[in-house]
Amino acid sequence: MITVTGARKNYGDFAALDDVTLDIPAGTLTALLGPSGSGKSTLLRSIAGLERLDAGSIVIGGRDVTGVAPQKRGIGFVFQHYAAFKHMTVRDNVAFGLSIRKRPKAEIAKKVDDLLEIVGLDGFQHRYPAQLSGGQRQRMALARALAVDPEVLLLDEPFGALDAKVRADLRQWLRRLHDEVHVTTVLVTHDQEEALDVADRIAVLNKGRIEQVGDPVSLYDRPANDFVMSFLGSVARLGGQLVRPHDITLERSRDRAVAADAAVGSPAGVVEAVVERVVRLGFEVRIDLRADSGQRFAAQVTRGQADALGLTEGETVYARATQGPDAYELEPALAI
Ligand SMILES: Nc1ncnc2c1ncn2[C@@H]1O[C@H](COP(=O)(O)OP(=O)(O)OP(=O)(O)O)[C@@H](O)[C@H]1O
Repeated sequence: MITVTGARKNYGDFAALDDVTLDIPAGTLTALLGPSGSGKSTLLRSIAGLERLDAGSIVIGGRDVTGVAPQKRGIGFVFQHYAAFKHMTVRDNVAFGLSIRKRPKAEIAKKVDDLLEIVGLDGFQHRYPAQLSGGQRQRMALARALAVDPEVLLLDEPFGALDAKVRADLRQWLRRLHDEVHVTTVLVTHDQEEALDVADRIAVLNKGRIEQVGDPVSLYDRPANDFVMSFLGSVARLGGQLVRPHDITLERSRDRAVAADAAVGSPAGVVEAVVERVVRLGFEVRIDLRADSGQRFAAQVTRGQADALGLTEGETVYARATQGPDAYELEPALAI
């Protein structure tokens, strides 16, 4: 368990962390998610001891480490750009932390072999970092961070510099690795899909503060406010309410739409709109619409639904939100 309490970090007048309190349960993979500049890296680096807090405390596994040096906190750290020792082989890079701790040679050899197998780099032990792909280098970095049996693994956008396909593969791989190793892991990412895909828990940061903490499903289905809702997926504004594009139902008949809406009791009501574009995205179809108020929004339907509706550009449709008014539990003040 990592407990951050009342953490503050200022750079001049600017509060990079503004009274952050967060529990990270032992054994979880927790993502710190937020836009650029929201304080994710500052929070991670503070947990690592690479930044000194102006106020607040950090407890790891019951031990207050607020004033403890990074190398004595029992953490492993992986950065976006891994600083490998270029003149050392993969094996020596992974063994580094154990060698400086003067572990017996046989123990090091066994541990390094095991780790290279776990990260899928067995057979690569005699290569040099320059002879690895970006994804392989990050996996080597993870093996190196895990070598010293850290209590906590801290990952700062570890796949950020890689292309989308490799990122997605490594994400799956990290999830499997975590299921095997169970080390408490904190992952910084600005990519909501990555967080939803890989994490057990997500803490959403905005302007140095935590907006909401929870598991991916509850954050997506019950965001605490419109920042979280907008950050965790696409949203549309329908009759003054924020809704997910796939929660919008379209009808050709106004009467049918009004009757169905009355049954749900939604205050968003029925919005008359003109179809501007129908975009086929494989299985899903996005329908770009313009409401009679002039507001533009998109609805997302399946191909089957789109075919049944048979909409073409310029047609008038009637849109309503299928989720009831409380579906997203928005703060009343935010449901403008
Ligand atoms: N050493 C520093 N000196 C001054 N300001 C800093 C320093 N480090 C970070 N900041 C500022 O603190 C804020 C938070 O930075 P941080 O790196 O934690 O954000 P982040 O959420 O990780 O963003 P990104 O995804 O862009 O890395 C930013 O506005 C940044 O400019």
